[in-house]
Amino acid sequence: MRAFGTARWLNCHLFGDAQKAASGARNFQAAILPLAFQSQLRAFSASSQRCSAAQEALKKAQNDAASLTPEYVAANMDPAEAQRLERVRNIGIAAHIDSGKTTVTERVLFYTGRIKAIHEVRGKDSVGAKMDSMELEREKGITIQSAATFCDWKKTVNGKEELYHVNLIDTPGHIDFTIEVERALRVLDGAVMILCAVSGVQSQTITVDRQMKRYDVPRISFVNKMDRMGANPWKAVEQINSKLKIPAAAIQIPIGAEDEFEGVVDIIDMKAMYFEGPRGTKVRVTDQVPANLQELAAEKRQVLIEKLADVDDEIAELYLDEQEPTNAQIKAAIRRATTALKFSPVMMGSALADKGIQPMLDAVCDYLPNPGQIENTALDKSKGEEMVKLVPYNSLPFVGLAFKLEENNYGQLTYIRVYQGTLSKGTYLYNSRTDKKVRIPRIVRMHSNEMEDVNEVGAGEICAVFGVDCASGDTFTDGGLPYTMSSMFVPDAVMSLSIKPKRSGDADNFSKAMNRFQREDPTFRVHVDAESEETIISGMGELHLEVYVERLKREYKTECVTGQPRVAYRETISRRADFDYLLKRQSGGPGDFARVAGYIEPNEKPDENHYESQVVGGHIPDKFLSACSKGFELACEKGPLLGHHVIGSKMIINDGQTHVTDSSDYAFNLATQMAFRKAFPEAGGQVLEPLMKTTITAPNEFQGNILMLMNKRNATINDTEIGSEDFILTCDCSLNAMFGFSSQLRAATQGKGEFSMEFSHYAPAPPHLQKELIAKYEAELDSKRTK
Ligand SMILES: Nc1nc2c(ncn2[C@@H]2O[C@H](COP(=O)(O)OP(=O)(O)OP(=O)(O)O)[C@@H](O)[C@H]2O)c(=O)[nH]1
Repeated sequence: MRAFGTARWLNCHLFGDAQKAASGARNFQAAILPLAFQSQLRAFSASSQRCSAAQEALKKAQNDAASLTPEYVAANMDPAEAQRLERVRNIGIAAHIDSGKTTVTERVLFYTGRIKAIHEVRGKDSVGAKMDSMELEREKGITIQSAATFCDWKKTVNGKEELYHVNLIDTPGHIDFTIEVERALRVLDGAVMILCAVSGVQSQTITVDRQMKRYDVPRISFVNKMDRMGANPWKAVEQINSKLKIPAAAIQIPIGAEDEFEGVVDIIDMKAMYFEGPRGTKVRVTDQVPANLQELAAEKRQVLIEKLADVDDEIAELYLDEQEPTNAQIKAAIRRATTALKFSPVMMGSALADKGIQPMLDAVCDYLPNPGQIENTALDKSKGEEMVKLVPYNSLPFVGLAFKLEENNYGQLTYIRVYQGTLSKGTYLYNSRTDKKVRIPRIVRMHSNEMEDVNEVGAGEICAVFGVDCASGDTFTDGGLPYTMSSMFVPDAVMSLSIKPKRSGDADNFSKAMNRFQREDPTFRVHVDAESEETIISGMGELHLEVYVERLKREYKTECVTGQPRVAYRETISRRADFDYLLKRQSGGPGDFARVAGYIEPNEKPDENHYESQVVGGHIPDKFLSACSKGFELACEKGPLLGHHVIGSKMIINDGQTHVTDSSDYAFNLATQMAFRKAFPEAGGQVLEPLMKTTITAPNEFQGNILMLMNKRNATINDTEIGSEDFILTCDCSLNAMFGFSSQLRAATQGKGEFSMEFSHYAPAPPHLQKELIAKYEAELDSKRTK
């Protein structure tokens, strides 16, 4: 980063944009340059031998880039930038389905003045929550798309107000929309993990926990629904520790519970908080902790200090010296440990009853990191695999990530997280994947489905731009930096459906919709099957595909017919088999001749295929070897058993033969494909099916029913955990056996059971299923041949 910041400065200087160069250099020097290098630049400015000095300075900057550690940046931070960043938070709200994410967000928007009235999810006023803007979301009462918004929170510190700018993303809880959670977490600096006070850690909580860990997202926890019967925040705190393995401790205790839930006691400052006035807008804070809670407050404060002593050196030292840390020391330790992913402070409340949200917002500002405290890196394409650090300074060259695309009534909207530099309206940016230059005609800040125009957005912020053609996950720079940011994890599709519009007149709308959905959602894929010529859509599960079929109907007035859901099988081999294949065809004119010999065997990496040539003595010239490699790729794309992808295979070609006139790329490509297909059965070719990690939660009385359901499906039960009311069963089950499971679960549990399913791994399908599938595939091929 530093190298190119310098490069830009040098460019400005060399090409005569003196004013820009001067200010760029000033900012840049003040911001991050080591002293030695600053003097080098000063010397350089004075020098008349521009070219050689420029080269030297560039070289030095490049060599120095490694020393740009977060500590260095923090120590040398421009105070104005540091102050600006400290007032910015980019946070996400993630949790199990129905924990109350949308309800919490609605309160956040209300208390920060972004909305004037609160509307409930599935509320009687039929308006629906602000963040569930899609008609389908409001109807089903679930969040499908993540929605971005921003708000300003006035935090009162010692009677003085401090204004924080919070960018917030409400994410869906259902696993089928997991990509929405993934892309939100990729660009956020912190998260609020919401748990239900009755259910504690649930199946989807475990999934979002895994995602937060994947992207190193620090979090605070909020135990919601304290007004519900059976609410018990301590169960949730214990489960965050035991199930999610995150050291966590409450920083509040509840005043009452269930319908007597009144407020919370802040056990750091030892103050009681009551939420009064219309919709709990007035927070009454008092030093009088209710007498019956004083002992519990002191006990839980001690638990908090002990937990912090486990994860924070400063508190550990005080603890060992038997000294009581001050409130400020406790707060500073919570922030350090939370930012370092070693701890999660737990708060509690009831969003529906308008209690506990304001202190949660304070905690977002107090304990979650600002954009300057997170290390973000990019790949420097000019240096191979070298990673460079990005620094969220407005004055540096621009680097941003397009993390989400969305089409609305005004056109194509691209959400961008600005990692470095400033994004200004009317400027040009480069897409580092396509190397195309794009103009940024309009920048907006999103507020669910509404927007506000802005002229400029600073480093560390999130915004959306119009009229930029790109794909989800593209990196944009100001042109000088050959950077690309690592993209997010996109899971493989596990299910597909054939689909076509009912009326041929809808074909146009149908293809428009397919294009849009694909661009917006990397887990939704569309292809046309070469043989059947059917359009196939694939995605993360039944609900995922169902939602798109429904959106086609509602948003594009295109009703569709869909086929049976299909599983994405894979094919693989289990042992080595040698081959020696000769392709020799003579049909009048020039013939085809190619001989390839070698072996296939299982690859060390079971998800990937590998091709290698070990041909010596030029028996197959290089020009034909690349055709062999292509042939292997093609053979893996359409496996010999079912026509599904082959994974985990390795092909080595070590000998062959050519013919002076009849050998060609075509002949070697085809011979390799044929050789692979012929050797496949001998190499123990088999069909793999996706196994799903399935978690089922239901009241204890249904345990027998559920076990029977899962046994019928040949599930491998990994764990059963019996709680006071509910039990949780975790198992691996083939996707094939899970079709229609939701209705059967409903029937078996009187609608009280719920489940979540996530792809786990591929495993050999049972032999009878393999036989059945292969026979069906062959029959299909035969019928096509006879047609
Ligand atoms: N009793 C009670 N109910 C709540 C509370 N918060 C939310 N709910 C209810 O729980 C249900 C789910 O709330 P949502 O806000 O849609 O939950 P969500 O986590 O956004 O749901 P998904 O987006 O579908 O995952 C709604 O019926 C809410 O009214 C609470 O504090 N107490």
